[in-house]
Amino acid sequence: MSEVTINQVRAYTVRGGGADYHDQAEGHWIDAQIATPMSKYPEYRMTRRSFGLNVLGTLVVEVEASDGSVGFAVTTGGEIGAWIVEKHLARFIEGKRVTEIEKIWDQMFNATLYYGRKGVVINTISCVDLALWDLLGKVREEPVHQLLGGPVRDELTFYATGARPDLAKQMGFIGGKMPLAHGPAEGEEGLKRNLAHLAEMRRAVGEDFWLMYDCWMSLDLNYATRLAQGAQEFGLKWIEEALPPDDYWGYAQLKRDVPKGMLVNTGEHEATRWGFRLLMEMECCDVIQPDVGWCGGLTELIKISALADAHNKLVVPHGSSVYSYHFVITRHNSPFAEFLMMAPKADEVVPMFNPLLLDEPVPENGRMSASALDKPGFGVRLNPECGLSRPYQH
Ligand SMILES: C[C@H](O)[C@H](O)CC(=O)C(=O)O
Ligand SMILES: [Mg+2]
Repeated sequence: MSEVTINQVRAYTVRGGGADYHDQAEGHWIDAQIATPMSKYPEYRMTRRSFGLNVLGTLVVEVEASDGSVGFAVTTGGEIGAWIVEKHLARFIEGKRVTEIEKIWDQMFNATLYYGRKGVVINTISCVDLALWDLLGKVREEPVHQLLGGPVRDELTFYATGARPDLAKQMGFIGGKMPLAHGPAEGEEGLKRNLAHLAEMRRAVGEDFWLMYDCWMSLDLNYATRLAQGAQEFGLKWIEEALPPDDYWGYAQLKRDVPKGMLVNTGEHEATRWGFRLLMEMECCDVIQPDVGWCGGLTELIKISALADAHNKLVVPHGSSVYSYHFVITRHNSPFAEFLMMAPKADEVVPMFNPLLLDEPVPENGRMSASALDKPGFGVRLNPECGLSRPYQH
C-alpha cells in the first residue's frame, strides 16, 4: 500500500451550488438582505450577489493513484483555484506516495507563502488535502473518520443555519442560527428590527431551543456589544462572526463585554494554526468555527483542534458537509455540528453541497449515525450530471 503513488492531479470548476453554497439562484434565503461588510453601501445592501459573493464558484480536485483509485474533494475556489492546482501545486503532488499527506501539505503551504497564507490559496490547498485524505481512505478501503482515530460517539447532532429556525425546530435540530439582516449603517431602526426579529423567533420556538445570530463580519464593536446586550433577554446562545476577521482586538473586547453566558463564536474566515493561535491566545472567542475546506484542510484542522483543546475551546466547523462530519465524530471537543439549510426557503433538508455530490448524507431528525459515514474515504461521489470544466492543464 505504501508503494501506491499519485499519478495525476486534475482541477475542475463547476457553477450553481455545490461547495460554493453561496452560488444559488435568485430568491434563495441565503441571498436575501443579510448584513455584510458591504452593507454600508446602499447599492450592495439588498443581496450579497450584488457585490459578487458567488463569483468564485466551486473547485473540484481529483487525485488519481497508481492502483487506479481516485480521490476527490470540493471547496470554494473556482477558476483561480484550478489555476493554482494545475500550474503550481501539481509538482508537489504527482509522484508522491499516497501516504505523504503531511509532506505535500508542508510543500504546498511553504511554496505559496509569498502570495498565499489565507483566502483562495488556502481554500485550494485545503481542497487538495481533502482529496488526498479521500484517496488514502479509498486505497485503504476505510472511512476517513477511521484514519483519524475513529468515532468518539455513536451519532452527530446538528444545529441548522437558515432563515427559519422555527421550521428547523420542527425538523429536529438542536438550534437555529439566523443571518442578521441589518448592519450599523441602518442605525437604531435596524438594530431594533434585528432584536424584534429575534424576539419573534423566540416566541415561535419557545424557551429552550438554541437561537443564534450570524453577523457575517458586518458589525463594529459598539454595535455588536449593544446587539448582544439587547439579545440577552431573548436568550441568544451565541453571537457569530460579529467583526471583521482581522480585528482580533475587537473580538477580545467583545468577549469581555457580552452578557455572562452568551458565547462569542468566530473563525469561519480564519485559516491555519497560526490564525487560530491568535484567536485563542488573544481570548477572542469561546467556540472556533474553522471551515474544513477553507482553513487548510483536514491536515491543518487536526492541529487547530489540538490547539483549541489545550485552550479549552470547542471546535464546531463551519459548513463543510462530509469533511466536517468525518472530523467532528472523532473529536471530544467538537460536541455538535452545523447543517446549512440549502433549500431556498429553508423549509426542508437537502444535502449541503447539493447537487454536486451523490450519497451526501443528511441529518434525520437533527441527527446522523456514525454508520452513515462508514464508506471508504469521505463516502461521496461526484454527480456526473454536474458539468465539470477543466480550464487549465499542466
Ligand atoms: C448565513 C451566513 O450569512 C453565511 O451564508 C453562512 C455562515 O456564515 C454560516 O453558516 O455560519
Ligand atoms: Mg457563520
